[in-house]
Amino acid sequence: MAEQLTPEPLTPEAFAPFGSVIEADPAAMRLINGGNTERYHALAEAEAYGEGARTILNIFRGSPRTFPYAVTMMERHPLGSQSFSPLSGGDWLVLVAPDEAGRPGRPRVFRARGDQGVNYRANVWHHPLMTVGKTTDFLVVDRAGEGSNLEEFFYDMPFLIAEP
Ligand SMILES: NC(=O)N[C@@H](O)C(=O)O
Ligand code: NI
Repeated sequence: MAEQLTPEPLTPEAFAPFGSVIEADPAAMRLINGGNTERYHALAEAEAYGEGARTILNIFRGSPRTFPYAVTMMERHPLGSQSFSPLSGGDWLVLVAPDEAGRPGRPRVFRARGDQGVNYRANVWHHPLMTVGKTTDFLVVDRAGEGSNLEEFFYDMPFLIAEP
């Protein structure tokens, strides 16, 4: 019987071991443009390592996952961070796992709101994009350059997310 995973709310504190939450945090706000604009400053930092490394901006158009969903694998990017910020609203799921001697441990599932993004620090185990309910566009900031920036791990036994 696959072990069940239960989504928990995404908060900066809970997500801290894995990276940053990208949201309009009042503590990060400063007024700019003569008071016309609220700047939520330095919510996360992009990392790009290795030969020819550069930070790029992409759009990922994620189709909704179906549930119950079996989590069979996790991945990580050793040479750079990767951020996801929804462009068209809607809740979505963020799956991460601690590193345990070079393999991912038990995944944690966070339910993110449509006004929340995340930045996975380099080499943090996560599941590929998990969109919920409708096809959603995400702004993705990650690393391009030489070398392999994708490591995948497949669990012996899947974990199950009954519903998002
Ligand atoms: N492969 C790719 O660019 N996407 C994954 O890294 C992901 O985290 O969705
Ligand atoms: Ni990724």
